[in-house]
Amino acid sequence: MANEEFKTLQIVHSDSEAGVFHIYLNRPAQRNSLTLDFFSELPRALDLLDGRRGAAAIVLAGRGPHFCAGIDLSTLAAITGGGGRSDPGRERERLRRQILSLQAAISAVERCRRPVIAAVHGACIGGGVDLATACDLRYCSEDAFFSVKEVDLALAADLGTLQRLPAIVGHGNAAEMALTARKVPAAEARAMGLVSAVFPSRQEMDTAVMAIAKDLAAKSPLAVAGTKAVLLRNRDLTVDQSLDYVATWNSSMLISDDLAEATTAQIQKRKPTFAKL
Ligand SMILES: CC/C=C\C=C\CC(=O)SCCNC(=O)CCNC(=O)[C@H](O)C(C)(C)COP(=O)(O)OP(=O)(O)OC[C@H]1O[C@@H](n2cnc3c(N)ncnc32)[C@H](O)[C@@H]1OP(=O)(O)O
Repeated sequence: MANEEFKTLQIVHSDSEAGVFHIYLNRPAQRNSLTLDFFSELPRALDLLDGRRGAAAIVLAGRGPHFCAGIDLSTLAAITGGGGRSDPGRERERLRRQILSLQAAISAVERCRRPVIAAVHGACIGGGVDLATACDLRYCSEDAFFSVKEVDLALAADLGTLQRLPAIVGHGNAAEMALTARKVPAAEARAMGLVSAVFPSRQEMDTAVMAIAKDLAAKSPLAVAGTKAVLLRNRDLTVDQSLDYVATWNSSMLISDDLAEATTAQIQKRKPTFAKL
């Protein structure tokens, strides 16, 4: 894996047989706070794995004591500090494009065909919550906490949390988290559905998440990609529109070897094997 090209990330091929990859946020001394390098590297890393035949599941985790401390504060100052344009109209247009580009980097997690699992330990703050909520599945260790911190920095969160969090935890919980910026501990995050499980230690989380990733990776890659795509599209559609969408999706994807293999394996009481995607 060409890790030399990344300053803020590390990609690890954690199980070559199963096709599980980890993407680690890799600025532990700065608590994995997010710089402009991160925002250009994340979409590249995801594109790399999306296009890699046999990559079947991705775990997003953090090196060091925390998952992510949110945006790097000097990056935030640079972004908002003015781009040297004297015309306020041009300056605001620059800032708008910059915010859209940061949003696109986080949304790359959703655009990736492969399922992306967030494994959160320690702090998950601000931009870290943007990132975790864009993932398909979220797990954490007992030491984790989540804070939608932006309001305390005089910002409305603008990289996806306010759009995605309500669908995950409900409007009331999302509003409470975003307006108070309080630290939500792991057990409470589990109770509101922000994470699917809490593990006693980081090591136990890593082991369990790896098992979940391998399990996903053993399923039909077409079915997994289809389920991810339909769930995401569904968020913005009515029930009727989404049923129409999944009918169209399946009318093209059902004509696959995977369906025959899955049903035959079921009948023969054996594990199915699917061609890589
Ligand atoms: C256009 C806008 C787009 C996006 C906007 C996003 C908004 C946000 O993300 S809001 C959230 C911003 N983040 C924060 O407010 C978190 C600040 N950090 C902390 O609260 C703590 O550092 C911690 C994450 C809880 C970790 O605590 P601890 O383990 O005790 O480490 P520290 O000693 O505090 O920090 C070590 C080292 O890391 C530096 N650092 C930590 N967070 C950031 C950060 N967000 N940006 C830049 N640097 C950070 C900290 O300064 C220390 O550096 P030293 O050089 O070692 O002193």
